[in-house]
Amino acid sequence: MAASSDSAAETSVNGGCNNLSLPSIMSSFYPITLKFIDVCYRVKAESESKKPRGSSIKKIFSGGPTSSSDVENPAEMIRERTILNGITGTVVPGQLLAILGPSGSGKSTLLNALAGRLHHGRGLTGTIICNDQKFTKPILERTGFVAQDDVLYPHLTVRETLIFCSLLRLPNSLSKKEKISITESVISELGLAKCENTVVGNSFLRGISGGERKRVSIGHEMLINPSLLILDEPTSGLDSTAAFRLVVTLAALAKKGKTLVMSVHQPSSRVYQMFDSVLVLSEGRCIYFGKGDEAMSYFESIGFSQSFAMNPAEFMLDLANG
Ligand SMILES: Nc1ncnc2c1ncn2[C@@H]1O[C@H](COP(=O)(O)OP(=O)(O)OP(=O)(O)O)[C@@H](O)[C@H]1O
Repeated sequence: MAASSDSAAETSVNGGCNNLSLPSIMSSFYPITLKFIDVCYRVKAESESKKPRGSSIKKIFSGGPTSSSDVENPAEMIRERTILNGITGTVVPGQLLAILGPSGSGKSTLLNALAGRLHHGRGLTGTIICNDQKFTKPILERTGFVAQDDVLYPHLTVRETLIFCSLLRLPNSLSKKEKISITESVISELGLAKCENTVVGNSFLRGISGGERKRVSIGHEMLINPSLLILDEPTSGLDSTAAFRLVVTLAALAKKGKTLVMSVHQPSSRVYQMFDSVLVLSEGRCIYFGKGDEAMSYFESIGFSQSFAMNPAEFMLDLANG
């Protein structure tokens, strides 16, 4: 699918900076619909009861076999572990999909699969398509992935960090001035203007807040003007107000025509109501996929009703935990 231009989207991507005339990479509009059908991910795991022989210290602690005769069939030593089991869903431009689930339920694995970071033939099965086709180079170039653990240089300011990234990541066809103007629009769009000259910092060097740090990580990806933005737990480690503000920013990005998928561990109820759709994972299986505001009535219809009014996310996490 060829990139098409859309004047409404062009205006919005400017983030209100109408005085900036941005180069085409920031103004082109390339909507992406992501569909995933029956996605499974299996990894090979060594059987605890059939570990191979050897004199390793592990064997002493695990009480494993002591001689070669203990393992009769080496093939039996390998068993499969299913991390994701038959996950199906879709997310369209303008929507924010939240993947909810307890720790270890498979959220990060699913996000990696959806971002094209896991490959068929290496444990991944099922179909993942963007605009009805498999991941193509233009789609991958339009896909941003914000990992849970960000690596930022502590001594650079926010502005320096993003300019440095834009100089490295944006195509050589853009001039330095154009790259800086893109960086400035991203700083403005993500509400980083007030801290743009503050150093990022780390545990030894006082710098920007946790919420601002997450925004800088998102800014790294926003520089490429992604149509599909996938974020692994962007609110982790933030207080409820900072988490809410960040999700408001993400929802605003979605409303501008981007397709957003994020994982979240335990959202507050006001964060939850920002999600257009939710997918709840429990031990690698999907127990709900649909509109966020219809989840409670669905669970009620199958006999799981709450005894008192509570945060829907909390209720579903209790169910997902069994
Ligand atoms: N390549 C792998 N090999 C073995 N086990 C794996 C692999 N990838 C993931 N797992 C396991 O799959 C399960 C799901 O992991 P995943 O990181 O997707 O969970 P999560 O829901 O994102 O957890 P958290 O909220 O704690 O980050 C975990 O038990 C993890 O140890």
